[in-house]
Amino acid sequence: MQSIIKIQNISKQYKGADFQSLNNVVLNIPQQSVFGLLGPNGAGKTTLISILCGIIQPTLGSYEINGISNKNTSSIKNIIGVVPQEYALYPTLTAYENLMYFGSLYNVSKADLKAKIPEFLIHLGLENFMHKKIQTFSGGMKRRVNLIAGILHNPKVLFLDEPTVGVDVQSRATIIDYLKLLNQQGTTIVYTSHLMAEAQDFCTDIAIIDQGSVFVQGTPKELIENVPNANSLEEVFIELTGKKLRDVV
Ligand SMILES: Nc1ncnc2c1ncn2[C@@H]1O[C@H](COP(=O)(O)OP(=O)(O)OP(=O)(O)O)[C@@H](O)[C@H]1O
Repeated sequence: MQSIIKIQNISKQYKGADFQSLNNVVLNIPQQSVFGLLGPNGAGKTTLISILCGIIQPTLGSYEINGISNKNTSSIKNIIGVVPQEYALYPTLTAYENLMYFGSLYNVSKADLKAKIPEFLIHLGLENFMHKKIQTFSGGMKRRVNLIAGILHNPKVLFLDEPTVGVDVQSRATIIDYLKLLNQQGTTIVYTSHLMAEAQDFCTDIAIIDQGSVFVQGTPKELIENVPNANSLEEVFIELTGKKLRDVV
């Protein structure tokens, strides 16, 4: 399968830090994959996604997305969608008003947005809440609106940083089912999660990273087969990253 994202020797050391958050990362992300970027707290997942989205710059290395070099950030931004870990929504605006605003940032026409927003809300079970203020929404409802905000411009590649964290089982299933549908329709999905069972079921490809380095990459099946006595991705993960806690202050 052709790679849609090619990451070449990316390293990142934040200003003032005495260590590298990413250390010579090389990864190829296949076209139309659901790619899981997994690792313990502080592994470097958000840092890598932030670099690929053009939010921060790598210290060393380069990447391309759909053949576009990272030197051309504005062209890359047109073909990617980003769903950040933190909600990026305005609490006093309604779901519809928020989505009209975010869609306009991506230069989607008003007419398009008026037609598309109700469809997205139906897919994500929010059609009855279109004109309600975000501040009245539950965590799961906010996560679903946050997801729609990242896909209004029909991106070729969608980056999601822990899209199902802190939501109930029903919201999680709705989000994952919708992401699977987007993937079937051609969108490449790159996502981070700490939920190994979810990643095992959802991802076609996985990279496990720790302390800024990629440990392994492969399909969930390959990763499980390559670790003796492992029966699940969770067991592979523990075998490769250990049981040590990653608390830092
Ligand atoms: N702005 C920053 N300045 C300095 N160090 C940072 C900054 N952001 C992240 N780091 C450090 O870089 C390392 C990687 O952090 P990152 O947030 O990318 O990890 P992560 O895998 O996304 O973790 P989590 O699962 O907790 O979200 C950590 O040691 C973190 O403390």
